[in-house]
Amino acid sequence: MGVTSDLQLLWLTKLSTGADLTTSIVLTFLVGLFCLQVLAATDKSSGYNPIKYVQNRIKTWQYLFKGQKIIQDGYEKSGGKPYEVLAPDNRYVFVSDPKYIRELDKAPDNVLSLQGAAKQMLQPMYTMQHFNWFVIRGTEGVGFIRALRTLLTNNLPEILPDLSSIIRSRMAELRNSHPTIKGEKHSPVYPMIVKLVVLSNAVSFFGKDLAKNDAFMESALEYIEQTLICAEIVRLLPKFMAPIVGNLLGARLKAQDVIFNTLMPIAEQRVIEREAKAMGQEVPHHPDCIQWIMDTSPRQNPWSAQRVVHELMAIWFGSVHAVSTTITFAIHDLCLHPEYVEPLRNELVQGYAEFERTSVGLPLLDSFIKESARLTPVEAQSSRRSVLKPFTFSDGTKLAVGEWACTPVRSIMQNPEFYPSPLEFNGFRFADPNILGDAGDAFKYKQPKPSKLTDCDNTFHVWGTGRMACPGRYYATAVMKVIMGQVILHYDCEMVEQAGPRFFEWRSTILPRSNTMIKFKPLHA
Ligand code: HEM
Repeated sequence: MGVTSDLQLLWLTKLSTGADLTTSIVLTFLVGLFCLQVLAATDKSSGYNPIKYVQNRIKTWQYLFKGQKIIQDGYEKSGGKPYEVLAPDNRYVFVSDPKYIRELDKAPDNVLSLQGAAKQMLQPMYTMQHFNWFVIRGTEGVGFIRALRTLLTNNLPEILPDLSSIIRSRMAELRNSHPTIKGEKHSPVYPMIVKLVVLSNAVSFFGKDLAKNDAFMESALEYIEQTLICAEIVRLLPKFMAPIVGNLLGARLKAQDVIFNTLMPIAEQRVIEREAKAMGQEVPHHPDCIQWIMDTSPRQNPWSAQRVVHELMAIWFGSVHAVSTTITFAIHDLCLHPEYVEPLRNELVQGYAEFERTSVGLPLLDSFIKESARLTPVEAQSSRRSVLKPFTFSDGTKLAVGEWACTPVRSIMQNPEFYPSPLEFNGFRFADPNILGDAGDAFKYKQPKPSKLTDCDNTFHVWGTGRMACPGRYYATAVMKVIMGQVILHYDCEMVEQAGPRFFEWRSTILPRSNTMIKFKPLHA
């Protein structure tokens, strides 16, 4: 379910590349979906006014294109009270005051549901081999939290040294494959980073052997895009059409078949080993996610191979998308603020080996990535909970079944009350000023107290909220440091068009443009 949270539209990435034909197709398609929604309106009761209805629908469809602004405007007007935002497919109630955030976090799992929101965003019935997950948290255990939060995190020191060299050489290969213009390589940074994150996750979750399986790796990459396209189409369809079109589309998404069919025999073998172990036999040790998910499934009712693979597919989705977008924006920021390169490189030269051994450290890089995520968060909406039973906040704001409660993460993180000079990029604002020593004079660090990228509190919701905060954040942070570390240690970076548009908006999401080019100039020829 992962980063579910962040449901973005890679299909519209195509738009961001400015492909005219794709633009027309997508727009025609959206107009078609809009008309379908209008035609499917069944409320023809006495007060039904078709003109008013169309006007209201147009208003809600604006959310698709101006979601960020609509959320921000609502935040500014709300005075800290819950406020509503209408999207074509749902009503969202945003809460920003810690009091209401606590109410959201404390609501019983059968009333407000993260899994329910994730299900609506990802439509796993069509995108994940008919995975029809339970919306009530814990119905099948929450072992995956320990698998990711503890076991994957604890294994980081085992994999980081290998990961660093794998990323270093793959990045050099990718860069070499990019076009040379006036003697310099121009690299499309976002697609390149997605490839590196897919590789990192494949190595970390499934081991080096599977990462060498070309068909699997290709599908693991395509799967993200295909899931988003399919899920978004299904979300925008009138409800009665969703199963028909969803099943038709799902049948055409070949990436999910390849992933499922590759992981299934491995999971089946692990089930055999689990049974052998239960009978006291010696079985091989597998330090990977397949095993951890299996080992942390409920003891009374251990998961089948298929259930394990379904869970892995959901985690896979969550683990690639937000990590690659966050790194891409951090690299953009490195190009836009080159004064940070020297102190970051110095820190890496001195501290990278220790980071590989321990998976923690590099506080300046930590702060730099956090600042980038604060100013360009992939999502403006966080901590989503779908309403399973009618819910009322203490101020009287009501939510009906199916609607969502959530937080305006971007608005909170750019509020001057919590972040001095909130719109200014201040890469070391979260670092302990003592670390910078004399060099600190060149940078303004302004947060009242230092904090880490993995910290979650009421002013930093990138990882969500309270008891359901992202369990993959320690792993995600380590991978971001590996990729950023390899970039800074081995290249100078320059954006080809510093002033060009860098991202594309859809709903509450921003996506880096695929055609933003960066010159990665090797430091050591
Ligand atoms: C920059 C990267 C990431 C971001 C921004 C992110 C963000 C989030 C957010 C906002 C949530 C929802 C929390 C809530 O609603 O309170 C979440 C949940 C989750 N994330 Fe992440 N995530 C990231 C990376 C990862 C990775 C790499 C993994 C897996 C290794 C992962 C696995 C999960 C899982 C399994 C959940 C569901 C937790 C639950 O049900 O309790 N995430 N994440």
